[in-house]
Amino acid sequence: MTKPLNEREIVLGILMDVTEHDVYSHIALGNVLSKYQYLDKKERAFITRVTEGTLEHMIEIDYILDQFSKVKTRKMKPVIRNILRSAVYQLKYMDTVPDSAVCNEAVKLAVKKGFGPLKGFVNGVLRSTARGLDKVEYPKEAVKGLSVRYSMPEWILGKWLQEYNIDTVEKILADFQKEKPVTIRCNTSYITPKELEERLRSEGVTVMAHPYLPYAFSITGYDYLGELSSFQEGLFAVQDISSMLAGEIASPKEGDYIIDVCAAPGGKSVHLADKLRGTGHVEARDLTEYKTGMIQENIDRMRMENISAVLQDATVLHEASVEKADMVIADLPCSGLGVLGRKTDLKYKVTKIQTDELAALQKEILDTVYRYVKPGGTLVYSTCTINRAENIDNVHWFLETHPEYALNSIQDRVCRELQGSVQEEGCLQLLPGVNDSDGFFIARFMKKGSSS
Ligand SMILES: C[S@@+](CC[C@H](N)C(=O)[O-])C[C@H]1O[C@@H](n2cnc3c(N)ncnc32)[C@H](O)[C@@H]1O
Repeated sequence: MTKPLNEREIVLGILMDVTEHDVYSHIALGNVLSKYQYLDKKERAFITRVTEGTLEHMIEIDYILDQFSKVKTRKMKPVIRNILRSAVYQLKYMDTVPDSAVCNEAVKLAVKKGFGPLKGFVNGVLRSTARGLDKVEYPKEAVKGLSVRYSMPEWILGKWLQEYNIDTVEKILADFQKEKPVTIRCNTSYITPKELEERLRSEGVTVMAHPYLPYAFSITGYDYLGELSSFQEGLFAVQDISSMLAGEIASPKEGDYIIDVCAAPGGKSVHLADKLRGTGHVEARDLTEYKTGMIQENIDRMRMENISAVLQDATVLHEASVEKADMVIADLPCSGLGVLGRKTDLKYKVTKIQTDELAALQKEILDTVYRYVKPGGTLVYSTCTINRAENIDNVHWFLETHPEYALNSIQDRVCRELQGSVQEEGCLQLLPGVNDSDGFFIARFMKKGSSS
């Protein structure tokens, strides 16, 4: 019996959605994997790898194609362009697939999609590419060269090169292309880190302690996380170490009332509820019911009781919250330039205008929610970006606009390995490739005065 769709056709469908219809790759891929459940593990792995790899290396792939095709990639028909892209990814990055199979399958797919007259073109371009791949010369000019080698848009590189030296930028770029283990946070309200480690090992998972926090682990060797009983029982949360560090730097006192103004899906809120050890309360707010629903699911799975999910727009002042919170967490919407390694297509979608607009939105939210902090209370600001305008520049703006706040030293709240990444005593800028984490920024402010 022939299968209704083969893996390469499925990959093409996802690439079309992502590149032509602005769908995010993790959504397109997730939809496909749940729709075609009849596929076996190997086929699913092939679809995931070719889709993510093609998107990850797309600038480089287009550059390679342009060396071998008279019609430049930007002028090709979208279906043909995407068939060729995924084929070049397989030729360059997948030794297990023979070149002849890559070319033949691409030609068959072009014909199946109604492009029979172009089968000679597809075959010719791919066979020349397969023969000449090792001899492709990359651009000599620094920015263009980095852009092609690491498939990073030039405007992002230009921005980073103004803010970091070229060695650091190259470390960041190389780190984005590395595969990384999943990191998890132990739910210490229900299990100790040592017990969790043993439990995971008994479920066949490979567990490694993370150097930055005693309750964080890197895990590999499992098939589907959701099937682990330890996950279903809420004994751990999947979270990058950088997000856990936001909770660690916040480190509330037992009994504190915390407002997390942009909380979905609830990673940091639930961590803070765990840190309160069943005391106090975390109000986890977000903009839509869909988002508060995500927070609630997280609360339920992690079995936390001192936390609630609340619908509230962070740009609108909530009068009843003024000077009520011991701590406000502002983990704000941002450009995400620190997590480009996890969100392969974000780098092609985010624009300079959007990053500027996000820096303005962050100011607007901070300028609203700072009012909720009690005198003597704490405000923690964080983003998952490495863009200065959204990070340290916003800190300076905030301190100038709100002189009743000062940065609060975080040096005794982060481990020895991270001391070099502390800025101005109260901020932490994490960089992929420099630190063992995503790119992330955290600032801790104290409001002057006394809470009593
Ligand atoms: C970086 S994410 C928060 C991640 C979360 N703190 C965690 O650790 O799981 C930013 C969140 O801000 C929310 N958001 C964006 N605009 C908002 C607004 N005006 N008011 C409240 N939430 C908003 C988004 O829905 C998104 O969930």
